[in-house]
Amino acid sequence: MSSTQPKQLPSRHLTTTSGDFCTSNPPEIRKQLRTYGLIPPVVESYEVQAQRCLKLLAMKTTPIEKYQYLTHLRATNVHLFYRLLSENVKELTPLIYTPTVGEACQRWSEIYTQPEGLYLSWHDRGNLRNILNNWPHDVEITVVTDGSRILGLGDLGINGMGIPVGKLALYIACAGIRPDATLPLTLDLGTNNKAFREDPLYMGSRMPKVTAEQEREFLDELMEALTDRWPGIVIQYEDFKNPFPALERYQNKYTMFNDDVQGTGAVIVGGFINAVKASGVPVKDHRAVFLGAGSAGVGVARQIVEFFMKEGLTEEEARRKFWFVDSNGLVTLDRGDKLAEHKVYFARDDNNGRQYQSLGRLIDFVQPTILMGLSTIGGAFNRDILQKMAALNQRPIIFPLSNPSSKSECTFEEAVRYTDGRALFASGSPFPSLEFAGKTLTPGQGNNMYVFPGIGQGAILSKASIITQDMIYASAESLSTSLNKQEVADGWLYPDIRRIREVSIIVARGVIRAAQKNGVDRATELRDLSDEQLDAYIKEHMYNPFNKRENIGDNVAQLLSTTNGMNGHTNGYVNGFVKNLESAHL
Ligand SMILES: NC(=O)C1=CN([C@@H]2O[C@H](COP(=O)(O)OP(=O)(O)OC[C@H]3O[C@@H](n4cnc5c(N)ncnc54)[C@H](O)[C@@H]3O)[C@@H](O)[C@H]2O)C=CC1
Ligand SMILES: CC(=O)C(=O)O
Ligand SMILES: [Mg+2]
Repeated sequence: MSSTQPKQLPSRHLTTTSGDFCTSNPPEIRKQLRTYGLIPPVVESYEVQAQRCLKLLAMKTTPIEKYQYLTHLRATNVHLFYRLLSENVKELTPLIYTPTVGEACQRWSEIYTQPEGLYLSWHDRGNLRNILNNWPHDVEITVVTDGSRILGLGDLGINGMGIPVGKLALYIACAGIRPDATLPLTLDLGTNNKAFREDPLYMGSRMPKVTAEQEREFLDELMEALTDRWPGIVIQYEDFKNPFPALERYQNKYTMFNDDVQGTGAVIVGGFINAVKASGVPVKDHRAVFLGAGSAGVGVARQIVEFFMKEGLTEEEARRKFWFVDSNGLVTLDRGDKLAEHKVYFARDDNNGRQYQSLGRLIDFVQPTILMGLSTIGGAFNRDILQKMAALNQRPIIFPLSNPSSKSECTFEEAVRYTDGRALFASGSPFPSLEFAGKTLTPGQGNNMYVFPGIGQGAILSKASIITQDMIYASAESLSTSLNKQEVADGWLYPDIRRIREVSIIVARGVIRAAQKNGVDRATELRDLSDEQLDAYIKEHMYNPFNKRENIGDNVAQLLSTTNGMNGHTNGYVNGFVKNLESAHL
């Protein structure tokens, strides 16, 4: 190959950067890509590449430096990044997702180096459809946020982009959505974070957040534009602050779901089914206190109501098993403030005029078997609270679910210590295993990452027209059945995160079956498949960074699209490459 022209670099290094400079590319490919000589001479195996990546990662001293390194790796060699992530999911997830993504979002504008998603601003309204044309790929799924409630960290404006980026990385690694089929999307609708508005480095609009009514108009346009540009796209809402009308408004019209309400509800029900079994207490005797009555808290309780009803309770009996505490105390009908609409369903009317402000006093009154935290108040389950739960129950169910770790209502160590190791525990962010009374105890991670990848993949493969409540509930039930014998024997509530790809197949299968039952599947040919055949179908359609074809796919696509003399007549040649490379060491 001779050419005087320099290699034309792809203009769009977004989520699918090819790895043109990958050290595993053999000389033939390097010549075709005109990267020959630009990469050190050795042709490396994945194992050697991974060894270097892990060494480099270990050299970074803070979580945010590790986050930045992994971001760089994803941007420069997407398949290597996802292979590394898939093989080290337990170790790397906390670095690209909660808790580290929390700090990354707080500092997004400060540490920004490259584009990773799409931003749409308030002043772009009326023109959203055109802007979507700038995204260079065919999208199957998007995660969208307006940044107004990022984890438990409050309004972070466009700095919230870390969340769609992180969630979609998990979609790719955990459920095998193709990297180039994902769109991280952040709405720049102003922010009520005054410190950000005054920060010269802040990269969003410096105006207060638009009104709920204005946001609704914007979202109406966005939903139309997204489905017009990519018919069949699955749209996941993430980290929007209440009041939040979008789920009710769009769920029967678009293929969409709200992860914080529905995904969280499903993941907690999934672990909760196992916790109830392990507690030995019959369903009818459970009582739940929830600290936090926001979109996540109420979303979780709503789905537990559904579980209780499947176990034989009436809706009224199930509803009355919940006591909610928000920033004004116990949620009651006679509290004197105007309750947000989503809280009314669970508001108590049997408090005899007493308003409980303190969680401790409410626990004495209710004598709960279950304590859930979705309050954003780190440390709220203190020693006193945990000891009360231990005194009331042989196996108290304690789920501090707020993220990131700094906002967790208690740590695993505290829960173990103050309940004598008897707590049935799951937290939103990960905590390490620990030794207690001669045994290794492993905490559950009640995080929606166990279900949203399977919900999304199930919706994509079944070509669901909408995402029904049955599909969401199916993800919870499927998750609860996904533990293997050893995990069950060890008393785990959730499966080992290292098996997340297997778990996502089980979740996706449940979601597809529910879509079929509800008649919202457009891929009706999947109805005839047995469960084994359906699992095989899902697996076959998952992006697999271990697959050699994936590793060369982008390079070949580059060859086909390159403008320097190779177009058109090179197909046979390139296909020959593919064949040769099947046996090459990549
Ligand atoms: N584990 C998981 O998978 C998930 C965890 N979450 C976490 O749940 C938390 C809440 O999320 P959302 O419900 O969406 O937020 P939200 O803002 O809608 O609700 C927060 C709730 O906490 C209450 N609260 C605030 N201060 C309080 C106090 N001092 N005492 C009692 N209650 C208080 C508020 O009144 C409100 O009801 C966040 O930290 C988020 O990271 C959310 C979704 C998924
Ligand atoms: C996990 C999640 O979605 C949240 O904390 O908001
Ligand atoms: Mg969320």
